[in-house]
Amino acid sequence: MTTASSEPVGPVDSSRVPRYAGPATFARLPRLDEVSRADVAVVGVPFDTGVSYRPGARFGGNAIREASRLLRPYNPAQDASPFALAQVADAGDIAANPFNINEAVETIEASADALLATGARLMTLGGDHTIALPLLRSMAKKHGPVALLHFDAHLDTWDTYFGAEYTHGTPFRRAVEEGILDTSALSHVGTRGPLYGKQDLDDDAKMGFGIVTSADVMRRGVDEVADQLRQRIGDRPLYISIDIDVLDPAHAPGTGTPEAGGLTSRELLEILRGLATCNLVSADLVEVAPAYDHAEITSVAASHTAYELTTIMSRQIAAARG
Ligand SMILES: N=C(N)NCCCC(=O)O
Ligand SMILES: [Zn+2]
Ligand SMILES: [Zn+2]
Repeated sequence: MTTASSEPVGPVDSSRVPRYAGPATFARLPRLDEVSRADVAVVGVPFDTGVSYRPGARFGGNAIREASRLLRPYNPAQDASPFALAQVADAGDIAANPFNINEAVETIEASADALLATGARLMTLGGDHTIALPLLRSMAKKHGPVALLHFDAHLDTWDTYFGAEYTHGTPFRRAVEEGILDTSALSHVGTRGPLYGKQDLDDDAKMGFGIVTSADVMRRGVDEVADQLRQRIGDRPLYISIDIDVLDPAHAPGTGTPEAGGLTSRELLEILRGLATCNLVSADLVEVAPAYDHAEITSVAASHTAYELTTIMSRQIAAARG
């Protein structure tokens, strides 16, 4: 147990207990119930009832935890030891109803509310992209409408699928309709692939989104892209939602709706590092579907992505503490 004034409890020491031993928490960090509170709560949402194609993202969170055993305590890219700067803990999984999407969405929102009420920022491991809507609802209750940076091959601003409003292709249209996003700072990054029609892009632009396509990242480079995004976001409270299919299927085969021509994991990690000064209030990482993965390619990329995001949050928590 620790108290608010004591040093953060870090990962299990891999020089004493082999990193492949014992149950997997994210980065071998303590469970939330082993510490008094967390500054950053890593929480799983094993829910994939909202998918339009291959299922299996319900197993994503645990696959990322398993792949995160090899993360080490010091992050040289950000010159920070994220788990020493702040208490990061694994809050386990939100138990969302797999047979009732509306109820699952309510459960996810209420569980996020409860974690945010403790003062924690969230690093959520999905689950399919449906879960971003209840998470954003919860963010807006705490922070007001938030800026959104959405890394994804897809727009996820479609209207309905088979008449269903809550799906993994529709969370951000619902969020704009509900007024929970700051429409002056909405960006998709990594967009590519076939759409249903040109209207998809017109609708998306009307909602206020800017688009940095996957090809833009290749042509402009990661530094220029990160600069542009930082300028758009300013000091607004920022939520980052990362669909692992933003990566090329070569870098993330384990996902439900893969699209050719995506970012490399190096590009994604570098763009995130370029956003380290933004006011990142919480983040999610979704659509890891381990049944289609090979040699943990996807879950390793996802674990490193979550590591950069938790590093950004820990640095800001430490800086705010002074
Ligand atoms: N959010 C993800 N991964 N995919 C959305 C794809 C929606 C569609 O099948 O049109
Ligand atoms: Zn996607
Ligand atoms: Zn998505």
